[in-house]
Amino acid sequence: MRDHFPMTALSVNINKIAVLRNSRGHAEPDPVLAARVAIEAGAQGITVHPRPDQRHIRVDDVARIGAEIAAWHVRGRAIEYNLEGNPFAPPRGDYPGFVELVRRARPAQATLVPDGDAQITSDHGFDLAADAARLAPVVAELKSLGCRVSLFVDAGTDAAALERAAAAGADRIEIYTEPYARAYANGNHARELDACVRTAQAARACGLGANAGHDLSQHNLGALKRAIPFLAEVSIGHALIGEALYAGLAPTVRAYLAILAD
Ligand SMILES: CC(=O)[C@@H](O)[C@H](O)COP(=O)(O)O
Ligand SMILES: NCC(=O)COP(=O)(O)O
Repeated sequence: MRDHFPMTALSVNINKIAVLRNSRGHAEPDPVLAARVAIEAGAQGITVHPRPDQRHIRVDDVARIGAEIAAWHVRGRAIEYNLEGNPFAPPRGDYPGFVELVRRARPAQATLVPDGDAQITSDHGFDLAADAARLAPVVAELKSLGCRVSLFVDAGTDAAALERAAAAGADRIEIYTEPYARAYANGNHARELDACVRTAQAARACGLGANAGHDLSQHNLGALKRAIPFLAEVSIGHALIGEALYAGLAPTVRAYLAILAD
């Protein structure tokens, strides 16, 4: 008989709504309204990745989205706020640093990503052999703020490295799924999917929860979910928002939820 796991949570990343808004210098489309529509459609979480250059999600967005999510808590919906960022990136302008943003917003989860502003997007996970020691105090501070802490790692990250993540105090890892998504699009994803599965299984063996994200879509999500039925959360933005331009945000969110419920 197949093991039964809690349904994998869908956390909608709304960075790209802010990209569109910022392109005209107005207030529309508003990421807060996008978050509301996604939640109304059934999304269990909202993810944002405020970067020091504030190319999309801005410091004030973080607070406004947090207030929107808090309002859902009052109405009985335990929506999770997932804040992503590089805790080692220095403050810049009114960007106060990732830990300070977390201190202000008090999200359910902080996902630490080793990004730099020279990157067009996140493109790698932590080198836990090199980074675990300096991550430990940051993880402790974030947990003292009431956050679950997840570390962004490459698929294929092995048990020894994941033990370091657990020793650093992390609660979960998030598997970087771009290589899997790219291989899926090329019609030959077995090796990359296996790397995701092995890392998720090794994380579970270390007592870490397993999230996944980056370039997941309606095309490639089902195979990942079937291969890793115990995934705690997938955070999906770029493809989902792009698909929503054609099909609408609420129907698109519902389509992802149907894949995860299958
Ligand atoms: C960490 C990750 O893989 C994504 O959440 C990333 O935040 C996407 O960032 P952009 O939306 O800036 O491409
Ligand atoms: N952590 C992944 C995320 O939040 C969204 O990534 P993407 O779907 O925009 O590539």
